[in-house]
Amino acid sequence: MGSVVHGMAQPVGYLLLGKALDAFGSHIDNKDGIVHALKKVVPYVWYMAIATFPAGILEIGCWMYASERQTTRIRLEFLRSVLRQEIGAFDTELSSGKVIAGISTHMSVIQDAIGEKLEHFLSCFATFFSGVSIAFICSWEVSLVTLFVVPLILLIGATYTKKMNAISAAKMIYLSEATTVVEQTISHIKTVFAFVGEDRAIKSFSDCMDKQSVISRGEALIKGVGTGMFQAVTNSSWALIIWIGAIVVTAGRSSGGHVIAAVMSILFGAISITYAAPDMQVFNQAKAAGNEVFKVIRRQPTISNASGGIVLKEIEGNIDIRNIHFSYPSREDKVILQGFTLSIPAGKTVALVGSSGCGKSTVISLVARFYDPSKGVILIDNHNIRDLDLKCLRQNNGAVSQEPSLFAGTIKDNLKVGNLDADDQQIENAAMMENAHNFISQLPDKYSTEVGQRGFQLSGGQKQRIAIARAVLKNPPILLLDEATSALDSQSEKLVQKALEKAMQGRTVILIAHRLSTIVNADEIAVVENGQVRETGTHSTLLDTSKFYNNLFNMQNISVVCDERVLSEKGTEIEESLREDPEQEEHKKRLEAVHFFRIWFGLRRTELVKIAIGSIAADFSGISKPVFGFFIINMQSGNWLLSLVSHILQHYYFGVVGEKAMTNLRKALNLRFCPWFSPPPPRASPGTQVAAC
Ligand SMILES: Nc1ncnc2c1ncn2[C@@H]1O[C@H](COP(=O)(O)OP(=O)(O)OP(=O)(O)O)[C@@H](O)[C@H]1O
Repeated sequence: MGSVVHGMAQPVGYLLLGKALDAFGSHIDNKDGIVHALKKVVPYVWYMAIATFPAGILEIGCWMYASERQTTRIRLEFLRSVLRQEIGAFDTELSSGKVIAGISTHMSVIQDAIGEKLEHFLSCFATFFSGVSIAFICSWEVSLVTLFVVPLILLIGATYTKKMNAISAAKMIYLSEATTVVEQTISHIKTVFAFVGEDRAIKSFSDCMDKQSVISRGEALIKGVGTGMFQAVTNSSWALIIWIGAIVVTAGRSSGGHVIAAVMSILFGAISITYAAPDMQVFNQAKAAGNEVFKVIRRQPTISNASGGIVLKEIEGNIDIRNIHFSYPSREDKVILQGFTLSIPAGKTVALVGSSGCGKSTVISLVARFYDPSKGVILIDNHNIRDLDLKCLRQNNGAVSQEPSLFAGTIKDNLKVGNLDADDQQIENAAMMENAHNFISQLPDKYSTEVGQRGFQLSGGQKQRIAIARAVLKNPPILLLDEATSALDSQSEKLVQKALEKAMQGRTVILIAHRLSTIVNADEIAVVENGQVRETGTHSTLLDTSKFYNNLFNMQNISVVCDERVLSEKGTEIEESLREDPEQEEHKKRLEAVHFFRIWFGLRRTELVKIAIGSIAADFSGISKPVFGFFIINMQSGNWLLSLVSHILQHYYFGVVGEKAMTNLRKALNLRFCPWFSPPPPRASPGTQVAAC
């Protein structure tokens, strides 16, 4: 309502202006008559002024509030849906770039469209419709002329919208691809630096940007032609309307004030439609963004924790894996497990050994039901895990993976992931048990030390010990240990191994380790080959019966793994790196300024020429309106052409240069500055910050 009232205010104002002009024109030699006639008009001007004030508040306030609330809800739904999906979806449809673009870039576009732009669009259309209505009331002859103009404007609008729609969708795809590149690079930044992959990363990013640039050039041209044609058509129609108005007044069929009110209402109604045209572009972008977002929201996961299932009060831990066949959704043609069968009685430890890539970790993923096998069943305490409540199943599993994943936050936050209700004493006990307490105590803020993105500021061994302590804190009946001690040095491994053995007591454990020292005490060892269990037995029996195991044992006896790390040194390194250097701060500020200028001065001479042409064209398109107002009819023949050409040049050149500047900005935020990714630990991923640009 606020938008409609606000939009109507303009034509109503012209109606009142017309009435005021008539008050002067009809009583040209009679001052009292003018005052008397004006007294009838002025109160309505006041009423209008009073009505537009709350309308303005309602318009801006309500739209902003509603759009904020809606996008917050959509964002939440999006995140809920993402977290509801099965792991396989992340291997295929839900790349991290897509998810990040969905929750940041796409949502901003949607918020803009359903807030500010919709409000503006409604207001413009209210101006147009009320303008046409007032014009018909004031002078039907003048109004009829608009019937010829409006379809033309709508035709241009429809064509423009269709073209921009296609362009927006294509741009979204490339933006998503570019976001994925940045996300991948930032999340593996050390590897990128180690392999001197910065240039390759920038090249992949530039390729996406170049594709987007080509599309943007087309977009700028279409925008220029569309807006220019809008202006040209409205300018030409103004001339026609004014000409008809002059005839009507001369013939005495309407007063001059009414004709002026009709002309102004129609003219500015038509202009308001042209102002609404760019909103259509945002609606198109929002439509494309909404499609992407709602595709994710509506996606039904194949494995869902919302589908209910049996909640077991207590799990003993008998695991029975029967004739499992499995291939990953992203590579369905490659069969990983083919008839894998293994029984693990409650409280026992079974170790899996086999060559790299034979499917050991896959078995653990299936027991945790990250994926479902295509054939065969996995039973826990004689219940098919497909029938169990997913949350119940996972709450009773404690997993430590090959790559311990820590979250940005403190060490305590990370340990509490295992048990949110754990108190400080329980946390410390778990850390002590896993030989993590010592190194934590040496850190600057002890348990409150920030670990950085993905535990960036800790060594691999430290991360692994925190991950083990986290699993122990969860106290589950089933432990899934996938190379849980692979990143530890030999000394720490021995200590953690002892602690792990203690933690494994009374639990069912599936253990994967390449170092045989870790598995010699397992109750049973299964040798996995080509996705099947080939042999089983204890360490001593397998030494006699399994050629593979025997070879492995002999090989490990001659190769001494040396992975000495001085833990206290690492602690000191972190302390050093956490300290802020004032000179660095100053340098950082200077760098920021340099980056800003790089965006513009990175533009070459051709771009500067384009900026100059675009600016001159923008000046002309701005000048065309007051010039038209001054020469109202005489200039029309030239004015539409001026308007068309200036709009095309303005939008095209600024579009092209704007895209180039954005590319420069993205490149300026390049990956060359290693310290940029280090402390102080950012809460929001830098990848997200770069991509959000
Ligand atoms: N998410 C995935 N999508 C597609 N293929 C995958 C995925 N994860 C693993 N694979 C493939 O499945 C096969 C088995 O992987 P798995 O991680 O189970 O092996 P593994 O025996 O644990 O190896 P390693 O001892 O080296 O850890 C490998 O060929 C691997 O490339």
